[in-house]
Amino acid sequence: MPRPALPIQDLPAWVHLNEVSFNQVEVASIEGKGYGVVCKTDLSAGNADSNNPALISVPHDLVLNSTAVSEYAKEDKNFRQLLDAVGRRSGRADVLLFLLVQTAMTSRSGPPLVGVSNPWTEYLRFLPETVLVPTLWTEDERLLLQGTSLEAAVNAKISALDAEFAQIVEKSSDIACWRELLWDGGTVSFTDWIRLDALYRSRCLELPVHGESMVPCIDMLNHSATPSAYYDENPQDDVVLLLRPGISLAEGDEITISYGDAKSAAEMLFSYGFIDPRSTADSLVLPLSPFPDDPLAKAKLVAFGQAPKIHVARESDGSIRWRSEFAYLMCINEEDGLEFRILQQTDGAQQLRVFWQDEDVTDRTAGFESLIQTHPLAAILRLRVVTVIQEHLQNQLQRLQSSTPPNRATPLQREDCFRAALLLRQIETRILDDAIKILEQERSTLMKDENVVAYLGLTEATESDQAVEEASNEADDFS
Ligand SMILES: C[S@@+](CC[C@H](N)C(=O)[O-])C[C@H]1O[C@@H](n2cnc3c(N)ncnc32)[C@H](O)[C@@H]1O
Repeated sequence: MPRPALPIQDLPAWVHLNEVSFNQVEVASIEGKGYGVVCKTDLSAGNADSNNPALISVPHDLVLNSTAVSEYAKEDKNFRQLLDAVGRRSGRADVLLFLLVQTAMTSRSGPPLVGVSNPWTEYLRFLPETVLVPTLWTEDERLLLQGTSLEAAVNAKISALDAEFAQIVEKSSDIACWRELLWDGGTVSFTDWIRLDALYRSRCLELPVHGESMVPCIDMLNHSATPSAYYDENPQDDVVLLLRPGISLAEGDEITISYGDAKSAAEMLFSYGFIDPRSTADSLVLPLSPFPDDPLAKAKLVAFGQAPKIHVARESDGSIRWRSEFAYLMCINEEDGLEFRILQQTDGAQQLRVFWQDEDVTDRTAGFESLIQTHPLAAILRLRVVTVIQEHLQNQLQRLQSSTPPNRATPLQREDCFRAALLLRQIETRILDDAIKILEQERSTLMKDENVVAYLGLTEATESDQAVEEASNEADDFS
């Protein structure tokens, strides 16, 4: 449901009312980035952190995280009832539930039927109506992600958000006052939930003391690969924005922070809706599944205990590294010395244990790369893993290349989404190409390993013996 947004010109009044301090800086429109923070005068920082006054200081009681949501719940018994029924599963989900209630409160005209107004009720109305993260892209725009590592990730996220929202609708509908505020008359919808998730992901900060939190006003700072400022918590737990030592800025210059330089292009696009190639790690993460015909597939997945993945990254010296802990477990079998046993515990419960060469390695299922080193067929096992990873990356590259979009965005695709997807596709194509090459080199080297040669020779001999035997059996049958 459309709800009135507040013009950014009203932010100084909110800032004043809530005792946030802005020192020689202001929020302004920044071309291509929405709002940002700019200098109202020339600024320069000394060389030591401690000498630099805070450009923005936000009182700690405005910081929004799961602890703050619990505090709000103490003051509002209706919200406490809702949080007890629906929330307390994760910090993120509690903050989103709190923001959903603020959204519903501002969607109705007149005083809220339920819910207590607080600084966030109004601050939320300064935030953008949309963010360019792919969970908020249209179906036509999401087609641009076909073949990239984000294709499956975005679909999975939308399904997870759908399940979260369905649960909120179901559980809160049992509470009359919340049913009336949230659902009667369609005050909020799934689109609001996706938007709040996007706002949370793109605006939450990792505070040094209080961890993952949303901080009003500090969340107006844009990212740069060469940031001029950083945030911190002072001894009073207030969040402060400080110029980096030695930085000089002129009046009107934008002040920026870093959103991190270890995130891949896919992660940047997923979390913030843009890619800055100067500050992204050249890396890629893909999901991996066990062989569909592996009778031990389910046991392997349970024993591994995490979602199996392939990580590929370019190191600072340009070399490509890959790792996939599950690929080793995926490529070994009973005849190699892998065994699953169900142990009965004293309390009657059953436990799945994993044995490798008769040793219990249940706690080391992510460590098979080193566990196989002492196996007489170590080179063969590594060859299997390298082959699986190479095939997987080749399939991914093929999907990426076979779904290349036309040269320009269609009328149903926003230009920014088109450009971001194209950049992601270029980055991922390059890294997949390079990774496939180094896997091929390793495969060729392994194929020359004397143990591999002997093993493959033996396998071929056995197979041709079997073929001769089968042929003679067939001949027997014919006769
Ligand atoms: C924490 S908010 C920053 C304030 C935001 N620009 C606004 O208008 O409210 C993060 C969002 O700002 C935008 N943004 C930040 N840095 C950017 C950059 N370097 N290039 C493009 N967009 C950027 C992205 O939309 C991102 O999701």
